[in-house]
Amino acid sequence: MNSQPNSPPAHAAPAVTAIDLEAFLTHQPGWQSTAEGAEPAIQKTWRFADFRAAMAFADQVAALAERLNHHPTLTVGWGRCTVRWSTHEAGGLTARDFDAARQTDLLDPGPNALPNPEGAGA
Ligand SMILES: C[C@H](O)[C@H](O)[C@H]1CNC2=NC(N)=NC(=O)C2=N1
Repeated sequence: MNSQPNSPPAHAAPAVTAIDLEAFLTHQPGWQSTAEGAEPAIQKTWRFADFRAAMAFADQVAALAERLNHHPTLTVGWGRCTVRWSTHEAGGLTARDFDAARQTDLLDPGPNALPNPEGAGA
């Protein structure tokens, strides 16, 4: 008899509480809570001088995602890149998303990044 509970899948992470989410949003500027479809997510938009600068940042986020084996939804438009994190296998937010968001904030958006005129996270 296997007394050991099945080990969680590699991608498993604890779901977060509403308190965790509030704390994250309070301490990590620019992020917003959203629902990607029915899946709760966190997102932040970076602004850039043009499309290529937005794409270059998206490519940095893609490299981060590969390192983490945790992948965002990226929406790239002229002069903007929105990064949205949620954990598909959990159907919502886990600690992996908060960690990935913190690591996204550490990326250098480059010389063509612009301040976000709509303030945090729009
Ligand atoms: C097999 C692989 O580890 C899984 O598909 C990973 C890949 N990247 C992922 N990214 C995100 N955001 N959620 C996941 O559940 C997830 N699962």
